[in-house]
Formats: sequence, C-alpha cells, structure tokens
Amino acid sequence: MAGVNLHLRHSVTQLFPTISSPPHRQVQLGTSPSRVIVSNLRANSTAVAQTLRTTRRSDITASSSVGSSTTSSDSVVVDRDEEGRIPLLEVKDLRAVIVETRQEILKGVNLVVYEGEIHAVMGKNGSGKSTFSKVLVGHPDYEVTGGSIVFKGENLLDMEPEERSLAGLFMSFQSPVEIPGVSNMDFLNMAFNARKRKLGEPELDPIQFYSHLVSKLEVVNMKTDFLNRNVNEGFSGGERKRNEILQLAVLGAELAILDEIDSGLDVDALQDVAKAVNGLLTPKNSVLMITHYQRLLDYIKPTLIHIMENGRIIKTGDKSLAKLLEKEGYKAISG
Ligand SMILES: Nc1ncnc2c1ncn2[C@@H]1O[C@H](COP(=O)(O)OP(=O)(O)OP(=O)(O)O)[C@@H](O)[C@H]1O
Repeated sequence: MAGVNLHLRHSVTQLFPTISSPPHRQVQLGTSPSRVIVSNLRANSTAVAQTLRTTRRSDITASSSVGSSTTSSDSVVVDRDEEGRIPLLEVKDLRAVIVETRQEILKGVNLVVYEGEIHAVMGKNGSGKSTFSKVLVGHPDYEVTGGSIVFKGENLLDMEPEERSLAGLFMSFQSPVEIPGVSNMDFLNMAFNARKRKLGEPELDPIQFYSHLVSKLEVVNMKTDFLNRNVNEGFSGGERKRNEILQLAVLGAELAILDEIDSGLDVDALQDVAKAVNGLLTPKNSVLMITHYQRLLDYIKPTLIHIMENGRIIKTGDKSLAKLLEKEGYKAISG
C-alpha cells in the first residue's frame, strides 16, 4: 500500500501544488484517500489550490423548533417530526457567500431529509442548486454566513470536508476530476478502507476488496478495464458519471448528493445509473439529487421535489410539481 500512497501523494501534489495557509483553518492535503475524494471540491474550483477556506463557523449552532428534541454530545439540538423520526439532514435558514466576491448566493435555504427519502432539487439555471450542494460538502469557494446544517445529529459546519465525507456524505459532481497516476482500483481501495477505519470496522486487503469491487462493477454495468485506468483520465462524460456511482456503490453513504447525474447520459446509461442508485437505497440512507429533467425522476422516484429560486427553496411538492414544470415551465411556479 506504501507504493499506492506515494502515487496518491504525488497526484495530489500535482493537482494542488501551492496550497497556502488561510487565516483560520487549513485543510491539510496528504495521503489520505478521503482527502482525495475531497479533491473534487478543489479541482472544480476556479481558485484551485490557493487559499482553502472551510465553511466552518464556530458561532453557528443548530436552532430548535417545534416538536421534541434530542441533544447529541455536541450540544446540537435535533428536531423530530410527529412520528418521532430524526432527520438525517436538517438545513435551516442557510446563507452563504462566494468567498472571493462576498456575493450572497444562498439566501436562507430550509430543507429536512429523513432516512430513506429521496429529494430532488430543481430550479432555473443559476438559482443556486449546485452552490447549495457544494456548501453541504464544504466547498472552499463558499463561506457560510448564517443558518445551520445538522447531519446525523452533528453540526456539519464544524467538520472539514474530509470529515463530512467520512461521516457518510457523498457528492457526485457535475464535472468529476481526473487524478493522474492513481488507478481507480487503488483509489477506491484506500477510500474504502479509510471509511472502514472511521467506522471501526475491519479493512479489506486488496484481494478481498477486489471481490467486493467486482460485484459493484456489475451494479453500474462497467467493465473491469476501468479499474486499472487512472481515475477519470480519458473517461467520456457518461463513463465519468458511471464512475461516480461506482464510487458511491463501493464506499456507501448515508446521504448521496447527486448533482445532475443525468446530464450527458444516453438512455441506456441513464437507466443503468438510475438502477444502480435505486439498488443502493435502503431504509437508512437518502439521496438528494439535482436535476433539470423529469426523465430522471421517472427512474428514481422522489419523496419530495423542491424548487429553488434565487438562493431559496420557494416550493416543495410531490412528483406532480416536476410534471407541471415540464409542461408549463418555471413561470407556473415562480413567485
Ligand atoms: N465560485 C463562484 N464564482 C462566481 N460565481 C459563482 C460561483 N459559484 C456560484 N456562482 C454564481 O452563483 C449563481 C448560482 O450558481 P449555481 O451553480 O449554484 O446555480 P445552479 O442553480 O446550479 O445552475 P445550473 O442549473 O446552471 O447548474 C450563478 O449566478 C453562478 O454564476
């Protein structure tokens, strides 16, 4: 594994050669594979590897509301619904600005996701959907200026991006990053074992891991050749999307955030990806997906659909909302 780690360190250094210390906290990039997962955050950033800022805010705490509450060891107040369910994710009045320009993009987002639910976020171009998902995973381009995010009873804003990933938050990006010099197989093996360590579960050696991986390849209908290729290098748009779902299948996640997983997919690939996502659902985990199209929702049936406009969720409904959108456009919904 040492050789693999060296490769990984090398590739990370290539991607992010000039990371400097920000005024408050620095996310150290080293050999940890979960940090490489987080590399998507930075590689998708326009200001790659300059100053890494986290969305942490020491002064933000989760606020309470109606219903009974559960207090975790971190003093975060968790709301229950009428049935006593505890949210997997609870976002309250979330506000965020672009670090460089201080422009406010998220202007008070509220969202509650329970275990086993599928939520779809739709909205016009530029309404803030991707920003919302990137803020959830701690993208360094954005700074949270208000509100709260509680994930599994913990204050997400107190966690570094890597910690969020290890805690069970997975994000599939619109444009997944290439990682030269690191094979898909090595990447997945290390990321998988990092999560196992975090969960206090036994790690798998490369042979055990290979068996695990091959079963997941079938789920996403990918050939074994992809395991020896470097992560996303030379992959077509559709192959990258499948590879993202392979990562999700291998690593597992309590909350999978899928940003336009349907874009650039042909019909067969869309069905494969949707089948894989559906196959991963259990009563314990949830999906938050961003999409522009009703067609994805035909394959992955959402519990709720949210419409985002100008940095806020302005409407929530069932699948009839997406049908209305498809038929009449956003004018039927916008305020
Ligand atoms: N890092 C950034 N630098 C400059 N502007 C940004 C940045 N991130 C987001 N924005 C701006 O914030 C607004 C919301 O962008 P975002 O990508 O969240 O929208 P979206 O709803 O996902 O759009 P689309 O449907 O086109 O993907 C846009 O006007 C975008 O240009």
